[in-house]
Amino acid sequence: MNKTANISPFVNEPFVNFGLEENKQAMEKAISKVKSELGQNIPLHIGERKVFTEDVITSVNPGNLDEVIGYVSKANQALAEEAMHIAVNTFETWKKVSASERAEYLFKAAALMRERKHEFSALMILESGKNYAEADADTAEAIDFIEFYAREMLRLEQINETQPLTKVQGEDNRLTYIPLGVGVVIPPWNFPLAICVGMTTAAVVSGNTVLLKPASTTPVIAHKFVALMEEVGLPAGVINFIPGSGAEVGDYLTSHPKTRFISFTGSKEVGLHISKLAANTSEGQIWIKRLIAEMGGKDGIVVDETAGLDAAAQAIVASAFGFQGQKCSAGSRAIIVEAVYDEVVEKVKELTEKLVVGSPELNYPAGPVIDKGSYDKILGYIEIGKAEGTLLTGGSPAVGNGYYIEPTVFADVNPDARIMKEEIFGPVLAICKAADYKEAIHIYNDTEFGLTGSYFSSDQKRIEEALETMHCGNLYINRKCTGALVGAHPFGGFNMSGTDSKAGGYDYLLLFTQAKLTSRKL
Ligand SMILES: NC(=O)c1ccc[n+]([C@@H]2O[C@H](COP(=O)([O-])OP(=O)(O)OC[C@H]3O[C@@H](n4cnc5c(N)ncnc54)[C@H](O)[C@@H]3O)[C@@H](O)[C@H]2O)c1
Ligand SMILES: N[C@@H](CCC=O)C(=O)O
Repeated sequence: MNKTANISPFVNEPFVNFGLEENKQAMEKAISKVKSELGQNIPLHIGERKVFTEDVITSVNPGNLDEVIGYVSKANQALAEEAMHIAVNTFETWKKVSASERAEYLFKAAALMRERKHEFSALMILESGKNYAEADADTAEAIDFIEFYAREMLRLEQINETQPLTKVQGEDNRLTYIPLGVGVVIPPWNFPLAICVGMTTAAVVSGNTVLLKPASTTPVIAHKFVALMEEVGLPAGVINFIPGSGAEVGDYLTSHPKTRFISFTGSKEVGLHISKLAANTSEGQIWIKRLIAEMGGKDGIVVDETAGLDAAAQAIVASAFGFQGQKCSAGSRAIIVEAVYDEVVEKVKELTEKLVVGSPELNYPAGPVIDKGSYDKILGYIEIGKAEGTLLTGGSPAVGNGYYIEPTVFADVNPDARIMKEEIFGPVLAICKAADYKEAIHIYNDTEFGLTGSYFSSDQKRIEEALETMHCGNLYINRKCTGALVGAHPFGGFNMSGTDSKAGGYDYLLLFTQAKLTSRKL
């Protein structure tokens, strides 16, 4: 039977146009509603148990440090162990639930999230400092991931039934993708809904149970998603919500013998640390842990002299400063050929200076960075940049009761400079001059990362060359290097950017399964 017959084809959730007054007002209303509910105590979810702990994570609005978003209970190792026990037991029943039933929970969740999309976005505006469009894009991507992975599970189920194997007379041979077991899901804070939702739903719809350890700066929005899954009736114990310290709970779970897989998205440093822990075997462990690790980037845009220079400058600014440069895909480097260098640099400076810094709640284009640690680190890099390039604009903290920093552009930066090599993860752009397009591509490739890149040109031959030689997981031509769409631009990077898992792509669910061959003598 074709189980996908009644399901409409996947389409991306449209973005909301906040240029329309009614949409702007709808978001303002959602922000007011969410604000009236802030400051609650949020429990761990361990199976059916809601556990409130004395030790809590206090989530604070990075754009208004006087506003507490919520007090989130914090797991210790004993609670993490209890959650592991529940997840192991629940796996025994969840793995037997049919793929279509598992997908049905996701379809319900997507519908409910769509109904309440402004509420989800409003919470992100307050908890992570996104402006309206960035928060809306995050919610849209979360809905996309849920819809996409639900359909993908149904497709995988069909593949299970129809996998083409070489025919052998007298044998019935089948290859079936079955779930792995208990997974530890560790998302970052910068797409606090979309990435958390995507990683979790992919694991769960594939038949696994999970321990979700959200990022400590954005646990309230993660909990809103967990509560939604509970509301649609997902059985208790399938998603266990266990916020906690990376060093304590994170290390404990990634080293745990019952952990079958780890799905991590975050920095290179933490990713490599987890990779080491996951490679060790603990007493009683009977498998090699599977690790899916999506990590940082030092992404860049190359512009040659045949490019549309206005479009290139707009893309450079959008890629560098969208969500204050706090995207793994952020175009924190621009490499421009000499012939058009001055012109593009001037345009980039002008556009950057139009980005007014202010409260995300009031929808300013440039908001705060996530926390004090990031704020100090970024300002540190700005000081390094002052010695490594020409400060064109920005370069200082910005006014406001939060972690506000001016969008900052450095020109004439040497390819070997630290601000051309290291991920800053903030509103800092380094611009470098190249003699010609070949040298520009060479500079682009001279990095340990390999996540996103763009090439701006109108020369078809050079575009072909760039498509072949620019080494990254997501390469774009004549457009910005951020904003991958689920289904259209499967996302993941090369080298130190991670395991190239291609989230939102047609291979992704295979990472959460193992293939079992059965051969029956007829
Ligand atoms: N490649 C991608 O798809 C992608 C997407 C988004 C973000 N990122 C990267 O994520 C980084 C920003 O996110 P971040 O600051 O949350 O990253 P991070 O590495 O500091 O944290 C990521 C997650 O790991 C957890 N963690 C920290 N120490 C841990 C430990 N010892 N054991 C287990 N978990 C631990 C954190 O609590 C968080 O949930 C940037 O480097 C960015 O490029 C990559
Ligand atoms: N997928 C997002 C980036 C995710 C990481 O931060 C993009 O394409 O801009």
